[in-house]
Amino acid sequence: MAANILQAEEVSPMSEAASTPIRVSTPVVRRSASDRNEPDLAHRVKKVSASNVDFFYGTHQALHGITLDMPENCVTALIGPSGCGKSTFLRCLNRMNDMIDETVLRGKILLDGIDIYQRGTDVVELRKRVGMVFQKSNPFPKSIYENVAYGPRVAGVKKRAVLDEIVERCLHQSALWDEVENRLNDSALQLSGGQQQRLCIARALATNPAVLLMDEPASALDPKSTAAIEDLIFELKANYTIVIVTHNMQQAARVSDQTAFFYEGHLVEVGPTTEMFTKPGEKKTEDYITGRFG
Ligand SMILES: Nc1ncnc2c1ncn2[C@@H]1O[C@H](COP(=O)(O)OP(=O)(O)OP(=O)(O)O)[C@@H](O)[C@H]1O
Repeated sequence: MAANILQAEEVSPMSEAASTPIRVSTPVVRRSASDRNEPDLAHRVKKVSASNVDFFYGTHQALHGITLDMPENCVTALIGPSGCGKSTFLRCLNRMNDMIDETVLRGKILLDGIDIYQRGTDVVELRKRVGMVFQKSNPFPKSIYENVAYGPRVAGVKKRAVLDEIVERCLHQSALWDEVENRLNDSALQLSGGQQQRLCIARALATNPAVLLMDEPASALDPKSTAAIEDLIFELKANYTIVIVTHNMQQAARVSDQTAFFYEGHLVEVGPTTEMFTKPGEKKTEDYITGRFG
């Protein structure tokens, strides 16, 4: 059966198939973009490159030999069932997992060709270049203005005119300016959930990142706010490289250029999104995107 999530209704997990152990086949299926009308991802600059990444929480190995290039100015979607390692992998990309005790990463992750795990890496600087937006919006209990100005202030920007410019630019970029320009001093906590999430995106943009990591950024939002976030992701990729974790197959199909399917800590398949959702190379990918298991 040909998988076609682009037209499919929202998929639902099928518990019968989920109970069947599924073996992960190797090697990872890698697809050539030359025979289809997709951006030629293979020839884009590799903004972020993971090679042979293993990751351990104590003795538990959560990632097994992940090798994945994330092309510049593209959206890479990470999909797969709960617990397959999507968020773990995402957090490896800006060393957020360093904050968890007894974790070990093996392998390499390059940002602009430089190993972010090499000795001497300034992790604070890294996280400015690789910003993160979480599933649940987490604005600071401060004004809308101060939420966006926070990063630049910590980085030493003091001049009000410079901060004003950054705040306005980032709120424009996150498509929130028109809704908040007259209430910049109101508490961020007075915003709706969708507005708070766009504010968190503005806050991430304020440190001038090159890469934006998004961990299910719309999963707590209503359809209208979700659509606003998806439109925003489309706009932002002109200037940023985006990696997004999503459980929503239609969202992955709508917003991403490249999709990577994870299963039990392995990367099963990666390819241009249209191809992955219409002609996946692996049965397991097809089973997942058509909802045979969740
Ligand atoms: N802080 C942690 N300490 C120990 N184990 C963890 C931790 N975070 C995640 N894990 C384990 O690592 C594995 C991968 O988890 P991860 O959260 O990356 O999966 P996921 O694909 O993002 O799942 P979900 O879609 O449910 O968010 C799981 O077995 C999980 O239990």
